[in-house]
Amino acid sequence: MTAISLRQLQLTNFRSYRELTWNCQPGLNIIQGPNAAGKTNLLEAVGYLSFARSLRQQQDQQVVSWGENSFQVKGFCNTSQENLELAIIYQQNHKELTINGRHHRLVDLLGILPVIYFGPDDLLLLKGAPVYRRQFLDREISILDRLYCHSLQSYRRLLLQRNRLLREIKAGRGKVQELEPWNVQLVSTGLNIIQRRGAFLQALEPLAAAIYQSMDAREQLTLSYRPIVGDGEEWLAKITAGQEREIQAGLSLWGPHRDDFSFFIGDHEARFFASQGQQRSAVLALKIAEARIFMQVMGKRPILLLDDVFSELDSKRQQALLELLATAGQTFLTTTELTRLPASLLEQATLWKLSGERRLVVG
Ligand SMILES: Nc1ncnc2c1ncn2[C@@H]1O[C@H](COP(=O)(O)OP(=O)(O)OP(=O)(O)O)[C@@H](O)[C@H]1O
Repeated sequence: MTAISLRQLQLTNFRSYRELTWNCQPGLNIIQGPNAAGKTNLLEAVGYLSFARSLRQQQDQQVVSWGENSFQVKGFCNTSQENLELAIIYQQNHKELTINGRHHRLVDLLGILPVIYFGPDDLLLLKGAPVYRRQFLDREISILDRLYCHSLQSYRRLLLQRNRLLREIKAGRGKVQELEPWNVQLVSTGLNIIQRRGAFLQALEPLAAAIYQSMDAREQLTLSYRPIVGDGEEWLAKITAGQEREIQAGLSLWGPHRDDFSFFIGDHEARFFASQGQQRSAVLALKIAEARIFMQVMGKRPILLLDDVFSELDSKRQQALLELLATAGQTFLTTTELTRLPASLLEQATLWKLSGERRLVVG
């Protein structure tokens, strides 16, 4: 299995960092600093080198240091075979990727530096609006499968164009018959997305269930995918029967852009019935399972970003995470206090202190 690690991170006008050059270590990097020192900002910067976007679901413009109008994140990475220089440059509402100094499309970044982020908002994956779960599926499957990412881009384009046409028809500037070719294309591209999401969740479920069981042996975790349309026939039937509703709404009402999946613990949907602890365990199990899938499918150890998560976990959940860390690749872990971490972690880590001046020094 290959491991890729980030050896140097360079930031310019990224959040609280006007300029930073940080030579991080291949194994476990623990970053300790007080609240608001810039710990999460640092993990977010590593996330940009993986997804070319914010881990915190924020706009690029919000990431630019206040008073500036551009940012740059550069990472020097190595695997056993090669050295890579990845750079994301954002200026004038435009984002560019360079790999070893050459321009690439942003999608070319996917899968190069796979990252899994564990953060304080992870519970939103279970409790939040469906959009969080769709974003999770889309991001993770895109990393594993470039074709999925292309289907997703085509689907979004089709959706925009079809919605525009629906509004034109409503305004009397378009004809109902013009919908026909869009319907056919939307359904065929959308079915591909539904099928891929189903397969991903099916692969994830047994892994997540086994990890959950190690934390809460009493009950079984299952994931239930509920595509809003089962197959092409059903989808086309809904479009035909609901044509007037779609025209009035000016929106496409059926398709994977409205999908969702749920977590079940035993027979009950976790969002409504599980305890806070069970919900945390379920999300943690899902994320650890995701790391395992990356390793199985890509043969690559993902980089783990752990944003102040240990202090929230009881010993069984800490244990599950420690087991992952033992087999994972490079890890970046933030904490306000080292005393909040299991002692076994500290022994193998490089400790970094983040001071109020946003300088990182070996601690
Ligand atoms: N676009 C920006 N430009 C400049 N500074 C920013 C920007 N966005 C956020 N900040 C600053 O970054 C600071 C540190 O944020 P960060 O979330 O990294 O802290 P943290 O060390 O993770 O804190 P905590 O331990 O409380 O989670 C914030 O207090 C905010 O002042």
